[in-house]
Amino acid sequence: MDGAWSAAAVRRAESQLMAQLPPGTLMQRAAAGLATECARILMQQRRKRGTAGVYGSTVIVLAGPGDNGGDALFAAARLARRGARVFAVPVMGDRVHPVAAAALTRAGGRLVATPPRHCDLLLDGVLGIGGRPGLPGRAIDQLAAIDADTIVAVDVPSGVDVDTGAVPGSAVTADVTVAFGSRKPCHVLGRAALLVGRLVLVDIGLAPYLDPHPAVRVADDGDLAAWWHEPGPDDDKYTRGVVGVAAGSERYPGAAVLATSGALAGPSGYVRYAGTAAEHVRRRHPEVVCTQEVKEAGRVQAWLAGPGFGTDEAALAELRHVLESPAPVVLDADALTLIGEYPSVLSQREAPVVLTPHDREYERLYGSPPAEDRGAAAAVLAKRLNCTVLLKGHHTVVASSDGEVWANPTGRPQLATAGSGDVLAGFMASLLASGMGGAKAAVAASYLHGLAGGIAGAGHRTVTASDVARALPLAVGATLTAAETPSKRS
Ligand SMILES: NC(=O)C1=CN([C@@H]2O[C@H](COP(=O)(O)OP(=O)(O)OC[C@H]3O[C@@H](n4cnc5c(N)ncnc54)[C@H](OP(=O)(O)O)[C@@H]3O)[C@@H](O)[C@H]2O)[C@@H](O)CC1
Ligand SMILES: [K+]
Repeated sequence: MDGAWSAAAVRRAESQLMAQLPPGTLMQRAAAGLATECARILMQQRRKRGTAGVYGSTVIVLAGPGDNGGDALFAAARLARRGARVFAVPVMGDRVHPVAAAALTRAGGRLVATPPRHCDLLLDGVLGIGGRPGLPGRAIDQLAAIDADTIVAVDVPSGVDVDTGAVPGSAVTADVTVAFGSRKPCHVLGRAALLVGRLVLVDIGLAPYLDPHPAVRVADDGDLAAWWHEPGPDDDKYTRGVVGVAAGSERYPGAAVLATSGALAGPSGYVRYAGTAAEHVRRRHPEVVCTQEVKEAGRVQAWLAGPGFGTDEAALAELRHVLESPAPVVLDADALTLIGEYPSVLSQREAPVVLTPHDREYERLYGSPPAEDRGAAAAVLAKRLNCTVLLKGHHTVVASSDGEVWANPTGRPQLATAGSGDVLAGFMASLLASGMGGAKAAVAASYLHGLAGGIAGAGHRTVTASDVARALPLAVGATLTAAETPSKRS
C-alpha cells in the first residue's frame, strides 16, 4: 500500500531524518532530483520540438519566500551550470531563500523583476507544504505573462490546499509535479489532483520515518494481488461466490446488461439476475441465470441493486428484499435516490453496504453537496450511514465507516461515459461475492475499472461502457502479473 501524507506528518518525518544529517542535506537531495527531472524534460523537448536541450535553454523560476523556493533555486543553479539561461523572479517582495539565491547567482543565473516572455521550462517554487491556499499577486501576474513550454511544480502546485486537495483560490496548473519524499493528499484528491500533471516522486530517504498510517491510502498492484481470490482446485462456481444483480427495467434494459457484464468480468463463479430486463440479459449473456424478482433469485454472496432500476414502489420493494438478505450489498444509482428518500430502509442492516454516489447523489444522501475536501466528505457520509462510500469523480475516493480514506490512482476522463458506472458496480459486487471486504472491494473495483478504461481507450479511441467491461479481465491479468514482476509495469 502506498499513501499520501499530510504536511504535518511530512514535517515530523523530516525532522527525525534531518537530526541525523548535516544541515542542508535534504534540500540538496530534493534539488538534485528536481534538476535531474528538469534536464530530462528539456532533453525530451529538444527531441520532440527541436528546441534547446539543457544547454542554451531558457528556464524561469518563480521563487517564493520559503524552502520550496530554495529547492527551485538550487535546482536551477544546477541547470545553469549545465548551460541553461536562468531567470529567477522573487514573487513575495524580496524574500527568497538567501543561500539558494546566492548559489544561483554564482552559477550564472540572474534574479530579475521582469523575465523573458517565453521559456522552455518554468519552475513553480512559489509555495510548498508551508503554503496556505491561494497565490501571491505577483505570481499570478507572472503566470499570465510567461509562455512556458513546460511548467514543473516543485513538490506541489502552488496555491492548492496541500492536506485536502481543495483549490479555493488561484493555483498553478503544472505539466509535471516533482514531489519529495512522499505524495501529499493534494496529489491524489479533489481539484488539486487535476493541477498536478505527471507526478514524479523523488526519494530523499524519508520513507522509514513516515507514519505507517498515511492520511490517504493509495492502492497498488501488490494490494490488488494480495486481496484477489484466485480459485483453487477445490473451488466450484458456488464457492467462488454467487453475485446477484437487481438492475435495469423495461425502460432501461441496458443498465441490466452492463451491470451483469461488470459482474461477469469479476472473480465470482456465478451471476444471477433479478428484474424485468431478464430477456435482454439472457440474450446478451446466456451464462447469467435470470429471474423476474429478487425473492425468486435464491442465495447469493453479494447483491448489486440500483442501476436503471427506477424509483417507484416496485423498485423500493425490490430494494427492501435485497437489503433483507444477509449478504453484502452495493447500492448504486436509483437505489441511492431511494435511500435518500427512505433512509430507514438501511437502519436494520448489519452486513456490509457500499454506496457509490456521484456529487448529486451524495447531496440526496447527505443533504448538501460534497465539501471541497472530498476525502472528508466521503468519510462523514460513511460514518453517518455506517457504510463504505465510493465518491465518484475524476479522482474517485473511497471511505470506510471507520474513517479510512483511499484515493484511486487510475481514474481517467474516458470513464465519464454512459453506463460505465453500471459496469463498475457489477464488478464491485462480484468482488464482494468472492469474499473481499467492503472498502477493499470498492478500492479494487475503482482501481481495475480505471485501468480497464485505459486499456479500452489506448490510442485515443472512443470508449463505451461495453468496451470497459470487455477490458476488465485484461486489467485484472495485467495487475496480477505486474504484482508478481513489479518491473513489468511501465
Ligand atoms: N519537508 C521535507 O521533507 C522537505 C521539504 N523541502 C521543501 O520545503 C518546502 C516547505 O518549505 P517551507 O516550510 O519553508 O514552506 P514554503 O511552502 O516554501 O512556504 C512558506 C512561506 O510562504 C509564505 N506563505 C504561505 N502561504 C502563502 C500564501 N498563500 N501567499 C503568500 N505567502 C505565503 C509563508 O509566509 P508567512 O505568511 O507564513 O510568513 C512562508 O514564508 C517543501 O514543500 C519542499 O519543497 C525540501 O527542501 C527538503 C525536504
Ligand atoms: K510549488
